[in-house]
Amino acid sequence: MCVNRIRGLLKKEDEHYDNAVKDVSFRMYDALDEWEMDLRDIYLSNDILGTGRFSKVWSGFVSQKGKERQQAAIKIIKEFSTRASLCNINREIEMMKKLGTHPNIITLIGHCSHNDALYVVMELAKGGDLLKILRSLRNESPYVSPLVSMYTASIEDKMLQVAVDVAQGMQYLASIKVILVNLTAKNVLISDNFVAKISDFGHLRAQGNRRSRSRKGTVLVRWMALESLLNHIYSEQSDVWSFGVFLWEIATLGALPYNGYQWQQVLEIVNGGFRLQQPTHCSDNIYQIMIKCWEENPEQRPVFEELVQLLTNVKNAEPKSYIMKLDPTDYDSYADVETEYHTYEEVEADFMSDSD
Ligand SMILES: Nc1ncnc2c1ncn2[C@@H]1O[C@H](COP(=O)(O)OP(=O)(O)OP(=O)(O)O)[C@@H](O)[C@H]1O
Ligand SMILES: [Mg+2]
Repeated sequence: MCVNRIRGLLKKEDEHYDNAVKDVSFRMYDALDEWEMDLRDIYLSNDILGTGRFSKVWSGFVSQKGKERQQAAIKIIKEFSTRASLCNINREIEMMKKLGTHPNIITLIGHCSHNDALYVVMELAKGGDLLKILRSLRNESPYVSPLVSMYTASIEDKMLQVAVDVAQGMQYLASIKVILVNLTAKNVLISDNFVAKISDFGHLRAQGNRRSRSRKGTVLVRWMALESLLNHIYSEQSDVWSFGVFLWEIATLGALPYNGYQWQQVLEIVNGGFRLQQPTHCSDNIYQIMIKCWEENPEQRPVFEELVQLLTNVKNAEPKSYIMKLDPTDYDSYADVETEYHTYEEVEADFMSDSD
């Protein structure tokens, strides 16, 4: 993506985004790189898959000359008003190009800009995000994913497999020396055969990079490792901390970590040694894995390779262990769900994570 082209997008507002959505029949520029797509090859359905801070995501398909027609998720960027949000999207596209393919990572198909909209075309994960699925399993939720209904009989096993899938995706990212930074249940998507795939690469960074500038930003304080919050240190080991919080989200059917605490208090209590408590229906051995992920000393945390092994062993062992267990008579035992779906928090100065 050429910087000059996106620079023009910086001041634009939502109305352009809406127009661009209606206009899908216009040919744009000649291809700049192998990823750049022709807008006429992108087809949107009426289905909105999800809404993010900067985007809406539609289901659809791409039909390119000489290639097979392919189902896709099309992310259209709506928020052009801040430089930070645009940097984030630009970074996401550039990072996705470098990621290669892995069964547990959402793959980039291509991208395209037209008028004032930016389109990111990705592999489609029909089941949507895991947080929505987890919360749908609570009985008071009006939404139950059809995909989950198909698997309800063994949903406990499926969720353990989801944990293994995500650990494998993270092991792959660690092997190519990238750090995800924002691993949460909302950024894990589920395919139609219930394979978990990591998405949302806007915060990705290369191993070893430290933040050099301070400015205000939004980060996932509740998922971030202590050393990232205190000293801006990011590594595979800080992603391992987030992975522990991700396991806790599965175990609580999508509760907000440290619910009831402001982000400043979260930092204070975690720094003081407090850790998320063992969820009611989660087996001891799985909670022990979470606790290891939250060791204060990053060196004492497991690496993703070990986590894949540990979780696979737990999954195959008898008697069965549970990361979560549906108990229709006891939904009260799941922690309260914060109604706010988004979990990013405005954080002053030093905790900004999306610039190197
Ligand atoms: N490839 C995909 N397949 C299916 N659904 C998707 C896909 N990508 C995104 N979504 C849906 O759209 C939502 C928003 O996408 P995404 O997280 O990438 O946007 P965002 O602008 O980065 O948002 P945020 O910063 O709030 O996470 C996801 O939570 C998910 O529900
Ligand atoms: Mg997201």
